[in-house]
Amino acid sequence: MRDPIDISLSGSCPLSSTPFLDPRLEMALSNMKIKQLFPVQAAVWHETIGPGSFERDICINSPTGSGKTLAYALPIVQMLSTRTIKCLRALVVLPTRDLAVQVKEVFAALAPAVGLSVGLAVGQSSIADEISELIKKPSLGTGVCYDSEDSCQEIRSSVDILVATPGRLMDHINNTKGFTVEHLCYLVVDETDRLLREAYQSWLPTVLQLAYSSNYSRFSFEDNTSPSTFGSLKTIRSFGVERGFKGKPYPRLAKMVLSATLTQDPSKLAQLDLHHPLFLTTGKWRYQFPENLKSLKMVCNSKLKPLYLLALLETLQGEKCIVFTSSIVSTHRLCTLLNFFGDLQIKIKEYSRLQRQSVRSKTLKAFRAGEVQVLISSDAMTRGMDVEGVKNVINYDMPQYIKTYIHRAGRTARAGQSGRCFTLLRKDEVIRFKKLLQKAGNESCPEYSVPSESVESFRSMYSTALERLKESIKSEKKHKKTKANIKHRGIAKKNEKSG
Ligand SMILES: Nc1ncnc2c1ncn2[C@@H]1O[C@H](COP(=O)(O)OP(=O)(O)OP(=O)(O)O)[C@@H](O)[C@H]1O
Repeated sequence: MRDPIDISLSGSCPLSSTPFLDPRLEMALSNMKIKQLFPVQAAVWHETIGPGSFERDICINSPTGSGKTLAYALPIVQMLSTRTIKCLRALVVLPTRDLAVQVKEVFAALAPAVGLSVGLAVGQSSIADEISELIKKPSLGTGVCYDSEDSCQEIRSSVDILVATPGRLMDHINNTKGFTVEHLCYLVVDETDRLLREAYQSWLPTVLQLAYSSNYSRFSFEDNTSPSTFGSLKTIRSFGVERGFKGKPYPRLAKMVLSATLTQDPSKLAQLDLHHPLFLTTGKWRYQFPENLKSLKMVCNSKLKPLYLLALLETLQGEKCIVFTSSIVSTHRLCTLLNFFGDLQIKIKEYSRLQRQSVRSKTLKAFRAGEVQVLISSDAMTRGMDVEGVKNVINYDMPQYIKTYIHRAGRTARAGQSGRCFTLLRKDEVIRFKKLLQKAGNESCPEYSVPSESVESFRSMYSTALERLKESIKSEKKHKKTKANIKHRGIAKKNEKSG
């Protein structure tokens, strides 16, 4: 970790010059319109498939939108492409459902090209549907019945790679018959710093313990399955040739951990039990902005903030835009308020944890399709979400931490594209904001101003919109209270009956 590799020195690598790249995967990448590997992808390829041959676990700190997903998906799919027996060998864990769905799509675009399959465990479908997608019961001859209690009959994984959120992963580990992580060869913890902050039923120690506790033997990595020798399928791990492990069997579960703001705190990273971690990072700053991101500030009167926002949205002329607020309550209120202005020519929707997942997914789909131009969001959106064509990010409320700024701003200026991040500030926030950006080496944040006539033009509707917002909040509170009362009465009745 003390001797990091600078990713920016790697440069991009055309697919045709990528060493050892399986031609089937080259074709799949071309179908994804990918012509070259981005620097982080080339650097990870070099350390996994190339001369580095994945002898050390890999920690990646690389800016938002730099292509970290493909950086791990491509080598994992290539490394698993020689496997002949299906079982769960790669696990990718992400903090949110939407993010997991997005990552699964990347794997799904590559894996079938080499005969591998990918599963998703996020609670998107019912647990029964998810189980039938992940687990294959033995195919039996005519007249033979499957006995669910007979452990001799092999229940196998239907997937080679699983993308999961911690909660659903733990549900399967604890309750799904036949689901096992004991054959895992690769573990990816994406958005590591976020996942390490939240323990989620101790998913990490559980996965590590289960993966380490399988029967190890001294066989090579290449031929790592042998059902005939071991009856039920056992994974045989590589024995280590690494520093400190020469000649000794070493149960190596190869790990990749990554984030745009990866923690370097040894006590936090220790939870991952990394093996001689190799640190890949970009440039000299711990926090790095995407190359083509422009940061701008707008100083405004806090009472008129919604009007400044409307004027700014007007100047952006319907370009896709994400507006971040400080909480789910402000997200809801701001979105409701803006929609009371009417006649805006743009569609504005809310996207926050306050909503049900199905509503969120629908909104996201409409935003991706361009049917919604502006998303008002809480920080649920900040991490990892990749929506094509987002040209602008607006911090309606100033973020408190540089990490938050990085993840919010990083929804634009992705994959080398340009983008702008506007931050609306009160006068008393200007100095604090300057200091915040300096933490990522940013010394210049020019002021952006909107035409004052534009701000004024919304003023006449402002008081009516505020009145309507008040009414709306009141009726929502009333509705919530009624719902709670009904629920309470229902429970009381039930207790009465059972009593
Ligand atoms: N080699 C490539 N060529 C062209 N586009 C690419 C390439 N690699 C990735 N992309 C595109 O770049 C975008 C960003 O990729 P990705 O989501 O993996 O970034 P990230 O580094 O994980 O960002 P974040 O830190 O925000 O999660 C995606 O739209 C992806 O399709």
